Amino acid sequence: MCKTLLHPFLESLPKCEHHLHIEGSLEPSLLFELAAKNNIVLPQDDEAFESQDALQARYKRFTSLDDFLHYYYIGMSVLITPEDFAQLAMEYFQKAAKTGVYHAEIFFDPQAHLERGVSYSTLMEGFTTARYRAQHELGMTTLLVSCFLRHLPPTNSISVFNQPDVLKSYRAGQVVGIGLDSSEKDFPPHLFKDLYAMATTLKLRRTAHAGEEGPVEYIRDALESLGIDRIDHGLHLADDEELMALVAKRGTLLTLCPLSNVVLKCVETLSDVPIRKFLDAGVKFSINSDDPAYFGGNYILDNYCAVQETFDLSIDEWKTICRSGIEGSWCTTSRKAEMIGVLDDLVYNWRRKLRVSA
Ligand SMILES: Nc1ncnc2[nH]cnc12
Ligand SMILES: [Zn+2]
Repeated sequence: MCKTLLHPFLESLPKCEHHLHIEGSLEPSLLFELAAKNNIVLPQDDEAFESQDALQARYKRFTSLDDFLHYYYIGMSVLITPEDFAQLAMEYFQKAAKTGVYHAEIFFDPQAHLERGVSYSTLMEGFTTARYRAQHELGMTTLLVSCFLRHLPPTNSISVFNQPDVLKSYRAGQVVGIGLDSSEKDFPPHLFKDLYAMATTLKLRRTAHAGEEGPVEYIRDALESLGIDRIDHGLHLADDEELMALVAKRGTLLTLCPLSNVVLKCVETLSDVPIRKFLDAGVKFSINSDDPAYFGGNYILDNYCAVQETFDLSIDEWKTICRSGIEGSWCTTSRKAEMIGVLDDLVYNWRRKLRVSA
């Protein structure tokens, strides 16, 4: 089958995005615009910040997760007011809606903002405005997931988790769950066991980055120590057949980010992402964009298309992927049913179309 033939189908699929760091959707144009507006001086000893083109060129040469994170944390320093956070999130929601995202669960990094003096209420105010607009202007449902930074001491994550305004955002349902991100190597999941135990007590959803740059043992550790409902990346799960079978049996969703893995040199080429292995083993996964503004402006549909070009999947395999994403989402049952209805109709029509043209 012609690989590009399915691109309009991929575009129409009712997609759920589960792995998108909202700070990673800060395009260089907005970064420079907000730096000027907020009088933020970008590093003068790094020529990457001399122009948008220079910055974009630097983004093409990431050598590792940590090399990328260096730019990611500098980039977010331009976000100061609630309006900045609202603009950032709204620009992402608009791009996502255009490429068929029906539902987005977005990560944000509260510690990275609190550390530089931006209050939690500033973030919440901005995100709430954008989420309201996404629902009313784009018909898109959205949820917030608060990620904790594993390169900071676990005690810091616990004190932020317990701040009264943070607890209030959980109780009010503004934030539905927690995640764990940033540098992975040397920061095994069990260091955050106490944080996740508190999240469990509050009945929050739990996910964690594991097996992106770190070994498959970190995936086992995250499952055993943190009681996670989802695994972010989970690229290295394919290194352990037994654990892979267990994850498939449990139905735990991996949130894969194929183009991110290539850009951050976690794999050499897209064909090294174990998409085929996961499908054959019955491991559920969704496909996501991670930090699209840092990865060549490749958003979710670009990831779907790149996967199709590399793996030549069938309509039924895409149905499986899309359905796993819908079922693994943290939205309401009725929203899931709506998306499954759209998916079933789309697949029915495309099967007929391909049969007629065969
Ligand atoms: N890909 C990634 N891995 C870990 N932490 C991150 N923070 C933003 N993007 C990330
Ligand atoms: Zn990520």
